[in-house]
Amino acid sequence: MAVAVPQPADAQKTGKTKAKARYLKKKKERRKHRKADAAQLKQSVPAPAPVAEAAPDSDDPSESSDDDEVVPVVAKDKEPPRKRRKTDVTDSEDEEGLAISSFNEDIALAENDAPHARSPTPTAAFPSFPLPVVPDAPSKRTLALQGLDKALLGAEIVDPTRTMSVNALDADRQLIAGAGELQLIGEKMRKRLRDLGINELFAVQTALLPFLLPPQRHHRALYCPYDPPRDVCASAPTGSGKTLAYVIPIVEILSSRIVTRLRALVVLPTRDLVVQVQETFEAISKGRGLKIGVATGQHSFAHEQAQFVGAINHCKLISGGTSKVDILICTPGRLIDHLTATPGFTLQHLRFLVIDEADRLLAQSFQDWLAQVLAALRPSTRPIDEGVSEPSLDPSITSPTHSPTSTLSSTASTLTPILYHDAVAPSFLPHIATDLDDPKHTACQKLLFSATLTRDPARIAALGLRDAKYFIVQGSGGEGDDTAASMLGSEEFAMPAALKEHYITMTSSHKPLILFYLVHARGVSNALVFTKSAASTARLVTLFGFFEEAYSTTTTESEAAEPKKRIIAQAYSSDLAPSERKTILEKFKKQEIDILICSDLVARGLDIPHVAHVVSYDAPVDLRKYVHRAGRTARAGCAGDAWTLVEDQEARFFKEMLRGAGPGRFEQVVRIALAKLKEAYSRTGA
Ligand SMILES: Nc1ncnc2c1ncn2[C@@H]1O[C@H](COP(=O)(O)OP(=O)(O)OP(=O)(O)O)[C@@H](O)[C@H]1O
Repeated sequence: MAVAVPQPADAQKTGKTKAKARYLKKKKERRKHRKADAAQLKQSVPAPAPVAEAAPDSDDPSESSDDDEVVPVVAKDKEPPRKRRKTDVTDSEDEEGLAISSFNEDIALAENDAPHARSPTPTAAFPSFPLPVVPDAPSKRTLALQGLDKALLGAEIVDPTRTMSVNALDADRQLIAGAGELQLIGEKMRKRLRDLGINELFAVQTALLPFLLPPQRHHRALYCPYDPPRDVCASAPTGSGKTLAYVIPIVEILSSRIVTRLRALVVLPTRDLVVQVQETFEAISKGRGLKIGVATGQHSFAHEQAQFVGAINHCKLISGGTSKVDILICTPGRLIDHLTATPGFTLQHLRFLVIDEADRLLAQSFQDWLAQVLAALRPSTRPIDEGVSEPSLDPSITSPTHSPTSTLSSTASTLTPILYHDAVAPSFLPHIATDLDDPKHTACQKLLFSATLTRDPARIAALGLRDAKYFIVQGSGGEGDDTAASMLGSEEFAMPAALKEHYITMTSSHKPLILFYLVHARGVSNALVFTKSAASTARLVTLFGFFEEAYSTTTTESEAAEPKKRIIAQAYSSDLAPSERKTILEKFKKQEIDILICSDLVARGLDIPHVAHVVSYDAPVDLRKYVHRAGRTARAGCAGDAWTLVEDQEARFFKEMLRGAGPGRFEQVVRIALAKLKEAYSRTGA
């Protein structure tokens, strides 16, 4: 039987010694290599500094024990051991040689760079730092893009000359037929546009329609809680057709609806604009069965409720709200009134929220209207078992943030709600929360429009836009990225291409004369004349009446044969009752009135095609106001003239303002012969 004999202690020792011998041999070889490297380096570097070398605890390899750390040894020069150790700590054994030689190179370079600046203490261990340099000035592009909203940086710049023929849209039928996809706009819409004399889509429409009307059927759905559409901000010059850019897609998408619910809400700053946009919707949606309502406060509250909500007692019981209109056009004030006090009025089914003249509306804090509307759009995130009992499906009841509903909640709690499950928008349905839930979103797509859309990130953030896409219709005015970037960064606004702009400087007392000069010598008629207030409007109309009286009865011999046509001017301001304003506007549209002297009430959005001249009798105080006033003419590609009367003391400010508006487009009218007009003016006794 074999017995395991224990190995003698000597044999164990021998085995260990062999390994140690191998190890020491290798160590010697490494040391040789290092010495050879160091020698080479000495030859290649002219005046090497005393190099920090290893100072191992023991030089002699034979003294190292089995547990010895392998300490790199390069040379035996005097060097503070601490520094050496510090360097060594980071060097792996295999890379020692390389690490040290590159370190030496650093030292050598540093010494070469500054041979005279050597300090008495050894500096060799410190790396050299680059000398401070003046950085290049940031590019124009970098500066322009500072602090801009991320979405704005990805804006699509649309060439104002880009158009799309309505007839050419017939052709896209073949392209997508059979793929389950839809044409950009259907046959009915194309026919309607042609009937209205619209044969070509303008730049803003050409850019927006494909975005708002994607060919895939599911992207045009009325509800898309898991794949909601992106929001849109569009900035395009006045009179460039922004209204149709949202009216056409809304009508196209809503035409597929079966049940009438409030699916599009258009918010505008004034009643006049509400009426104008209502007319556009009615013209475009003719024959589609869509119901359009307005809420401006022109009619009684009860009348409006009956018009677009229906019988109040019934709708109190419907959890998803009720609506007699598909599209509601309103002013923000009246919208908030209905949100807070009309039972059954809900925004949960909204597919579109349009904020036209967005920069003006965003600046209005009236009843905090925007926050209230956004809260009403937000589905409740609370699961069904939290807080509210199941029957109460009305979001107004489930959502604590939805203040409009306090009236309804209290009423509803005393009634037994009828559960119309189909009446609740999918994202508003109460649910049993699970970990697998995908968040549900409202399908509402926000569309913002203005000729002077704000680029202020704070204002934009307040809207809580969803992955917004920007469209800016503006000629870049030059080649290259820098121009486009600086255009994005600056608040420069595009003007209609066919607009001619003039300004005249004068003393304040000459202003009425200059206006008469423009009317009688420069043929300014079919004109809007803007003053700074309703009171100035009334004064100027009276003065103009006196002057016309005197002027039309004055005849020189040459003029006797042909009596002068008397120019009719009328005031249009907030001092007038809505019905009076409507009548005056109608007369102006029929050209029974030549000049409308108005306050800034009609400076925005008003579309009267025959306006050929705009006169800023009182110079506008900011560029936005100027852009909107001037934009009442030269609309839809027609020609037009904008005149600004600038008092001497305002001239500097006005010119500076124009400089901010981009490259000079203005013509300054300098020589005006006022003698004849002065004479007539003196006869008015004014
Ligand atoms: N494709 C088109 N073809 C012909 N006319 C058009 C087209 N699109 C719009 N228009 C007409 O152009 C005029 C100006 O349109 P719209 O009022 O929408 O301009 P806007 O961009 O909203 O101007 P603003 O900024 O002043 O409100 C309207 O009379 C409109 O009917």
